[in-house]
Amino acid sequence: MILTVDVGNTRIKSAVFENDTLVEVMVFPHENFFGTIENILKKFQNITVLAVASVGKLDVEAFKSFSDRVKIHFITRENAFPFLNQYATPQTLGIDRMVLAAGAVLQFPGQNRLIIDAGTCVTYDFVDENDVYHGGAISPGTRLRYESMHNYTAKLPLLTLEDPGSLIGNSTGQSMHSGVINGLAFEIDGYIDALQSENENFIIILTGGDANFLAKRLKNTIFANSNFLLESLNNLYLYQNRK
Ligand SMILES: Nc1ncnc2c1ncn2[C@@H]1O[C@H](COP(=O)(O)OP(=O)(O)O)[C@@H](O)[C@H]1O
Ligand SMILES: CC(C)(COP(=O)(O)O)[C@@H](O)C(=O)NCCC(=O)O
Ligand SMILES: [K+]
Repeated sequence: MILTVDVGNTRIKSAVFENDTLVEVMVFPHENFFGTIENILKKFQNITVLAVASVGKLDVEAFKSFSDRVKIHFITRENAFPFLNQYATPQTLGIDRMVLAAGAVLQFPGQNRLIIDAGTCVTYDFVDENDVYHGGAISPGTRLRYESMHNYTAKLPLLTLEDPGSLIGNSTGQSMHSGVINGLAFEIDGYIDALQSENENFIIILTGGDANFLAKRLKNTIFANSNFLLESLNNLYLYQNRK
């Protein structure tokens, strides 16, 4: 069994895989990540590998204490990836975006792919049918939008994600919810439409903590898969360790 761990800027997501099959998903905060991983290893005694991707919040040292029990596979830029990287600054490309691009290539061969990850930030990544990675876009995620409006104004309250109800917010709260949620939904739909007018067909993968919430509010029909990064980590581990 493989334990995949995705260390995001907001939360840690992890999943246990038996070959291609996802057995269990666990989401937890950065605090006490150590004890949580230990508990997972206790619960699933057959885990032999820990495959880790981090946006930079934790480094490999943090995982070394588990190395007497399991093999640690830390994803780094120096690993083999199943795409040609044409980002102008490959050394600064997020590891999470590289894992998503790899997962899209491995799960959807021979197609143009757009991966949208609505997490702390919203990332857009485009990999073409020849498996060339081009880059995409980075914008603030829902929580960052709510927090920055509160932090940089005198009057706006700190709100958390809530259905805006309608386009026309009739109160401060409803106006903010409409701005954040409808604003991001329009951004995603607009990005997809603009890319579609420049490119041939491409498949769209929507993932991240806000994927399910946003999918229902998009004009484009997209199936959300909130486990796509974890599945990609599993597939990338298998790819990097193929015989
Ligand atoms: N229990 C939760 N704790 C924090 N964020 C959550 C939770 N449930 C859903 N979310 C949403 O998920 C987003 C963070 O997504 P996530 O994919 O976990 O981010 P990251 O990969 O950057 O850590 C936040 O913007 C928030 O709206
Ligand atoms: C853009 C990100 C902050 C997204 O992180 P996340 O929202 O998934 O936690 C991360 O991919 C990152 O730090 N990227 C480095 C810059 C780049 O990809 O060009
Ligand atoms: K993201």
